[in-house]
Amino acid sequence: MAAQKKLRAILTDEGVLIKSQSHHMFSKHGQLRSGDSLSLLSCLSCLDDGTLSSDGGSFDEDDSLELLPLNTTIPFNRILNAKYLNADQTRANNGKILSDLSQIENTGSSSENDEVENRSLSNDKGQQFQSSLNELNSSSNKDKWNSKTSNIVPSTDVSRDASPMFGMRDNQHLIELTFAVPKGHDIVPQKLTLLIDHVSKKSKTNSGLNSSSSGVVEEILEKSYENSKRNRKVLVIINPYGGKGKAKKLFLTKARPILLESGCKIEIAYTKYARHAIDIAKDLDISKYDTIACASGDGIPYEVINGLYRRPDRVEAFNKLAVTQLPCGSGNAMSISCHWTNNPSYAALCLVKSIETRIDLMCCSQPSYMNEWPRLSFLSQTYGVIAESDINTEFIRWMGSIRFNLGVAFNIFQGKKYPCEVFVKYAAKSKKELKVHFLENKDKNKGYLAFEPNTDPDSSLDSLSKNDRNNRNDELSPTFLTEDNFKLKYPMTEPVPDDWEKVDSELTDNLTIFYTGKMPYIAEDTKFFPAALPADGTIDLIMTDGRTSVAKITPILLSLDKGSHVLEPEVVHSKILAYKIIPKIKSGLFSVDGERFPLEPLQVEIMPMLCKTLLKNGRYIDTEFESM
Ligand SMILES: Nc1ncnc2c1ncn2[C@@H]1O[C@H](COP(=O)(O)OP(=O)(O)OP(=O)(O)O)[C@@H](O)[C@H]1O
Repeated sequence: MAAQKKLRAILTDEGVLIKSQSHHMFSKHGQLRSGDSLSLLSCLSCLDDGTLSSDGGSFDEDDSLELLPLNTTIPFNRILNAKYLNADQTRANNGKILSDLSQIENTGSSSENDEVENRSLSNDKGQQFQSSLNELNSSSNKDKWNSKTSNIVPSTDVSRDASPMFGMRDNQHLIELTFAVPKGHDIVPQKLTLLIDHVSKKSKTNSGLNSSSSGVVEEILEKSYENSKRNRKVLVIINPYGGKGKAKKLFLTKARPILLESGCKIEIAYTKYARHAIDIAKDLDISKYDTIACASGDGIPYEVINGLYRRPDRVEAFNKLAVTQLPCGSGNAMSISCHWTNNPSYAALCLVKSIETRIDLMCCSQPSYMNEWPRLSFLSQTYGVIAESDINTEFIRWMGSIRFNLGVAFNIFQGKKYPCEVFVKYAAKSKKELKVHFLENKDKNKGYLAFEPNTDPDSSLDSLSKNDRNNRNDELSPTFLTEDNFKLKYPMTEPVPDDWEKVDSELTDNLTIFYTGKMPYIAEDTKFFPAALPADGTIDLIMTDGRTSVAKITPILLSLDKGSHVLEPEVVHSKILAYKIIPKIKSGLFSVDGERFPLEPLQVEIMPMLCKTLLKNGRYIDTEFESM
């Protein structure tokens, strides 16, 4: 690796703070010299997290390499890995550190459909790093940087200091830090060698008592993975046909480098036929993984969840595995809602940093399959204009997500109606009640699963109070689910219960859109369920009336990206626990999580906190519903 870039650094509450660097880091022209290294680091300051902008529009990934003065911090949330270098390894003062390091070593074999990934990226990463540096050196920003840093006092030559033999002090540690930096629209891993001045703190055990002192590497990793699980064992399921045939390349080039550098152990399975992911999930060895990452659209997570559901040991499977998405398909609602991004590299960073959270699922029954297996749905069910548009625009698949909106608009302006009967068990019927429910539940994510070994009692969380978190962990033990959680409260074989309300037939005879969902985004620019919450025990219901004039429906359609359509008086918006819909049309379909379902009565109920997934900050993307 060309990176003889040994910077002096210290740990702060926010990250690793670069204090100074050796004078001549690179001898060759065009390579890093004093000061230039910081122009690379400076890009961290503008490292946006790939989160969708609040209006649900384009990503805000500013990759400009604006220069910063010294004292640049590499934030913990960008740090992927840290390890001791050279003689410092011998200074690691407990066996745990060494065992952590040895876990990062890769072992395993590969086969056509089951590839164990090599996590050593040293050579090509080194080249990547160098090319990044060369880019930086040629940027116009260089002069700006040099003028700002002309007063740097060169530090001692740290390569000489790197070993105790050469006078490295006891409180100094030579480490290699790997962190994510922006490159184009993506993020990529980069490495730096740092000489860290650090006095080891006393580490805290799970019981909260101080025990042996922890090393600097362990401290960095603890803070970098606070509340998240390190070294995940991930089964990546790739739909090679997903994302207009680009899913495999997207995963391999954008997501995999981040996962590997973060110490994840990866196996890859490719889907070979439609619905193959159901079989993969049904038959996989759950002891080998903690995460199933679907490098696909929303179709594969749907299949994985349903494959797990059909296992005889489904309780153990849902207790153990988190199901997540790396957005490589044409519809990536799960990643947009959970990782707050539609970009596979940012989603990979989110995967390794996010908080395991239990989310509600919905269980769907229809006569043609209810005696076999009901179907679990994580995203939505729809009937009417949107179902027809979502499915019947498959033929223009090459257009990506835009096909969805075109289809909706086309059908709505045709004035199509989809008569039906609807029965609902309400949780919050009126918009006022819904708002109250939302405000009461938005910060109470009951499914939040913090990792005790990585929690620091002194740290604060932006989403939940420490008390909430601790109580939650007591409730949500690793054996949280039992077979009872899978039992239906309202089997379709029984009559509609008395406490369900029949929706006014004035509306349902003229219905245009019937849409129920659990995640805020249903497509990249469609914030259809802005009040959806991960584990509030309710489903969001939205309905529209076909008698609404074009003049009124147009602004509703145009506000789908902002989510403010739910405020329009013509749009019904409720929180519900269960429903039954009986279509009255002769031909058509339901769409469940984007999959075609038969035109038959459909009964759905909430299945609270059935599925573990990974949520950025333990919550869905902010929809700004609160301030609407
Ligand atoms: N090898 C395969 N051959 C045919 N179909 C497949 C294969 N692998 C997966 N599928 C099917 O492709 C469908 C879509 O998968 P996915 O959601 O990953 O892709 P997508 O690009 O988002 O597509 P969509 O446009 O349907 O959202 C799923 O129903 C899945 O069963």
